[in-house]
Amino acid sequence: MAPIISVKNLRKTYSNGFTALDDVSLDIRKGEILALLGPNGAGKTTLISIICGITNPTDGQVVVDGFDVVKDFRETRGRIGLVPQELTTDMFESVFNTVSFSRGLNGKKPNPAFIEEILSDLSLLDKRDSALRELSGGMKRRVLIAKALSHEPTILFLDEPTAGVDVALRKDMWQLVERLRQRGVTIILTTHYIEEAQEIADRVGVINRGKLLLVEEKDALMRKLGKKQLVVQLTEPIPALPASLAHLDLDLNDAGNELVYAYELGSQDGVIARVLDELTKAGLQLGDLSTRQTSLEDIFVSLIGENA
Ligand SMILES: Nc1ncnc2c1ncn2[C@@H]1O[C@H](COP(=O)(O)OP(=O)(O)OP(=O)(O)O)[C@@H](O)[C@H]1O
Repeated sequence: MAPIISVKNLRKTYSNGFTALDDVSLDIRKGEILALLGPNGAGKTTLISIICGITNPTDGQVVVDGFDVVKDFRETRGRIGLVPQELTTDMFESVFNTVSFSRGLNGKKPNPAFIEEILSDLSLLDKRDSALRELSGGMKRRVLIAKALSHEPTILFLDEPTAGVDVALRKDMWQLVERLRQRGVTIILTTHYIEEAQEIADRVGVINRGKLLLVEEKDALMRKLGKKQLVVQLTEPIPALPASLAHLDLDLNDAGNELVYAYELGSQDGVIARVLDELTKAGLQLGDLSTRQTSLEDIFVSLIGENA
């Protein structure tokens, strides 16, 4: 299937000479949820702004549903909803009018029933006549999403959708994203919460210093780069690792009472039994055992570290 968004060799150098995107190429599949991860200043917002036609690229091309984002701006913009980080609308306007106005701005005929449906989906219907300034931060965030959905886009960009919101609203947002995906909307989100990507994304892209380091299926990434750790408490502390265990990838803590053995997620069965057997043969007194798995966060931190 042809990608819904195709980004080719994109470069953005701002007027001050700073290169925020350096040869970024990326295909986004119809109906997927793609999470873009990256530290502050990595270039995520710049990439989104170019795809949404807000910023022009210095070089390269973006095609959305067969249309060029620069040459066919109206075609591409009509297909895209963008949820920015902050609300910049008239704070005295009502929720309903704000969302309705957004629809009009995107060239769609008024459709009060549709706007009410969006407000209802976002639990904003009882606030339809409230002025924006009367809303809580979480509700304002929902209005941003309502505005972005007002012209029935098939692609939705969410820039840091849950930054600074409480846990309950974050979970609500995740459910909403899932419902939109079920309706066939393609969703691209940027996030600092790696847990968020781990929870809802199909694929994960990592950007650092203007370069796209990787784009992968989340599950494949976890399998490929994820590691497991076996943690063994020693009932009798030891001053150093016995020489007979030097061939194993073992870490002894400073107190000499905890050993950590790291192994690949795809390791053959029996690896733990073999290691425990060697530890016992080396005369160690084993106490509690536990295993833990590296998270997407560990993988992200080590990727960014390697490319710092
Ligand atoms: N108009 C501009 N002129 C010059 N430099 C800019 C401009 N806009 C952004 N930059 C720089 O480009 C880099 C990328 O910024 P961008 O906002 O795309 O990053 P980001 O990944 O979205 O970061 P954050 O997570 O902090 O939002 C930053 O170093 C930023 O300072």
